[in-house]
Amino acid sequence: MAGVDYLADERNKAEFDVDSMKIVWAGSRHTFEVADRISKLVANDPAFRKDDRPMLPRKELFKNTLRKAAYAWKLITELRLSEEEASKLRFFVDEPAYTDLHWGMFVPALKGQCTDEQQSKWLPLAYKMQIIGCYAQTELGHGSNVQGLETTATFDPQTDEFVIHSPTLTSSKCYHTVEVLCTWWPGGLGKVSTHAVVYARLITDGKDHGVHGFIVQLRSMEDHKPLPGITVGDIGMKFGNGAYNTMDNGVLTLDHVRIPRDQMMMRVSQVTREGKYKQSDVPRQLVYGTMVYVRQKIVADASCALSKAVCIATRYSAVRRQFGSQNGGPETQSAHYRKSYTGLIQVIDYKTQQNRLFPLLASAYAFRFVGEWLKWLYTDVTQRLAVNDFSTLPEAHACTAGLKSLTTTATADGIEECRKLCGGHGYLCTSGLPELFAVYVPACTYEGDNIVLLLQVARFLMKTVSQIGSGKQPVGTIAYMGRVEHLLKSRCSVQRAEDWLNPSQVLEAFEARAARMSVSCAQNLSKFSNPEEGFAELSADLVEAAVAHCQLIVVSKFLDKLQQDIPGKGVKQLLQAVCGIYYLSLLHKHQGEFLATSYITPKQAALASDQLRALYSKVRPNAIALVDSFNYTDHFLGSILGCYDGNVYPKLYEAAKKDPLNDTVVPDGYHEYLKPLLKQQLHSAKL
Ligand SMILES: CCCCCCCCCCCCCCCCCCCC(=O)SCCNC(=O)CCNC(=O)[C@H](O)C(C)(C)COP(=O)(O)OP(=O)(O)OC[C@H]1O[C@@H](n2cnc3c(N)ncnc32)[C@H](O)[C@@H]1OP(=O)(O)O
Ligand SMILES: Cc1cc2nc3c(=O)[nH]c(=O)nc-3n(C[C@H](O)[C@H](O)[C@H](O)COP(=O)(O)OP(=O)(O)OC[C@H]3O[C@@H](n4cnc5c(N)ncnc54)[C@H](O)[C@@H]3O)c2cc1C
Repeated sequence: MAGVDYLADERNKAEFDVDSMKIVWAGSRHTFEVADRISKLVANDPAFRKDDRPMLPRKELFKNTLRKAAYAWKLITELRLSEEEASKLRFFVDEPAYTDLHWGMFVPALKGQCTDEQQSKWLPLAYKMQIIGCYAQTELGHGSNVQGLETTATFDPQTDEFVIHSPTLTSSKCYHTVEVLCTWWPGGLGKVSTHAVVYARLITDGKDHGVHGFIVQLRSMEDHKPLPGITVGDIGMKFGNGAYNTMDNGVLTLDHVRIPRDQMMMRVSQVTREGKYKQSDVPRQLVYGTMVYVRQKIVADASCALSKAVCIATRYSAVRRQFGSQNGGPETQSAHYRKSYTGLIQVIDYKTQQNRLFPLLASAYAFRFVGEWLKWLYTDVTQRLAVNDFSTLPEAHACTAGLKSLTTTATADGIEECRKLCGGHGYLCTSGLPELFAVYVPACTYEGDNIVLLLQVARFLMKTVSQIGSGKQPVGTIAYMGRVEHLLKSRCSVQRAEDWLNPSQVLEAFEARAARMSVSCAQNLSKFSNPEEGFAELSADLVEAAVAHCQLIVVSKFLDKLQQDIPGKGVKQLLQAVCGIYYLSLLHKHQGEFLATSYITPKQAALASDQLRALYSKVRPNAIALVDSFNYTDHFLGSILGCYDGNVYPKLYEAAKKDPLNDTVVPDGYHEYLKPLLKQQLHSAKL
């Protein structure tokens, strides 16, 4: 039945212009056109096949990734793709690779932390991939605690070099049972990178100046062998088949490795020929700048991963039918449910399915828009830093850290929920969901453990609360704290379910909840004589306050988006409904906090739930069109359940037939292990 669109009826129900929504999702017509062209280029090229990934042994898998990355680079250079097109190409190839770290962290670290002179030496090499780099910060014993890193870079004035050294157990106070406290985890380090940005404690003249970045060559440019003093390798298999195992996360020890002085990244601070340590006029925290950049990227990426899972689960929920009656006979469920021509109920029509699926669909849109805004914030802070305005750096750090935490946690949980929404078939690798989960879930840990990052947000909030009344007016995402007196007193004025569609009412509810939770934490903290002790004791509450603040940011940026001119028939109306689902489902989930802070009453919470159900009904006929608006190719989705034409069952059957286990009718191992067993049972049965 090739060519039949099993979701055509669903597509015909759409009440908005899908092509216009595609542009809203992409961000602009230009971005849409680039993404559309490049995604088709990748999808139509068999070299980028990826359906075999879960089945490949690690070595083969990794070699295949190297092949794809090299082929992608060939296309990029031969087709003279722009930077934007090249990064879209890597995105649609959809396979974690050393290139993510080279382009995503190594190059940004060079740009952000090297002087102009250093950049003019290293960047051209990196841009042409004549060197390949990674970001080597985390050690076996220290990941979150960057200040605790133990690798040292000691200046040797005799030779004008730094001596980079990984500490051994004997030189460390640590009582780990491992022999060497090495660098551990960096992607691209294990087998590929020729260079690394290594973070180490800078020591000059016996004085420890804390953690700084250094450019270290790891492997020979002739034969790729590690240079003297360097031991490097892969850290082994990670969670899931295929998944993140295409990446060579690595282990590195540096045994008194010498690098020239000018390979310390010297934008933030410098070491002179005489060995004098000098700090520029910029805050030390800029050493962490690459992390701010990548966290912002990870927020944008969350909407991609979540939308992928939601697209699969939504299409499949419209295809899948359970209960109802096949031949017009007695029904097993109430007539309330919409029936298809077969008389069976599409599982997407179950309110429980909608209650699990539609908030995730709404989150994908919400994260898209907050990601756009965060990109703007990052660009803004970068421009300010260039003219020595550091005033917005703490907010940029709090926003990138908090939103990275919020969006990756919700996305990882959301992907797993989508798997369950697809019932048994969701557990098949061909659904695409197991691999998507396995590849995505470490985002909750890398680039800062999500709890550790929320604690950073909490510190920022407590600092803000402590400054209330000092005359320093909070601005940006924290401006609402300037109205804290009002927010502590005010009460929600909602009287009817529809009142929950009023943006200013919604905003105040989220602001009041966030402000009250922060103020309550600050009051409790003030009871401790030692603030650090208090912070540790109250950290679980502080994390909840940080989440409330971050959710407020996402809600407010979605509402801001709706204030813009959004062209296209019905597009804005649909986005208003989607936004309503986002904030009302949060309100429902965190009802306890909204009630406990006494901003809303139980009656108002019930009205919010009524409105939420009404919005589910509004979105239901548009659900397929809303996920079509992501404009994902079947190649990118990598899922039989989510395929565009909805022709799921024959495809599942065909894929099963192609499984290597079905190459023979009688399995390998029958003669050794099954036949003797069965024979023996036959004998005992005869006895
Ligand atoms: C590779 C990305 C590709 C991108 C392009 C592709 C797009 C798709 C993206 C996703 C695709 C998947 C790619 C996967 C790649 C995986 C990459 C993973 C890489 C890593 O994991 S690298 C290692 C990252 N490590 C961490 O994040 C460690 C976490 N720890 C920290 O960040 C800090 O150490 C911590 C916890 C913030 C420090 O706390 P603390 O000890 O309290 O702080 P300090 O004393 O050091 O500093 C205090 C002071 O500084 C402020 N601060 C802290 N951090 C920052 C910052 N980043 N910027 C600005 N300011 C900062 C802090 O608020 C304090 O300020 P005060 O005013 O209060 O003093
Ligand atoms: C797939 C993957 C790729 C990575 N790639 C890179 C890379 O390219 N380069 C690189 O340098 N690193 C990389 N990392 C390392 C990564 O950045 C760290 O694993 C991450 O920062 C978390 O640090 P950790 O492992 O030390 O966790 P830990 O800090 O040991 O966390 C363990 C537990 O302790 C809790 N915890 C820790 N500190 C606190 C605290 N102060 N208060 C409350 N709870 C706390 C955490 O919440 C967590 O539950 C990668 C990691 C992964 C999984």
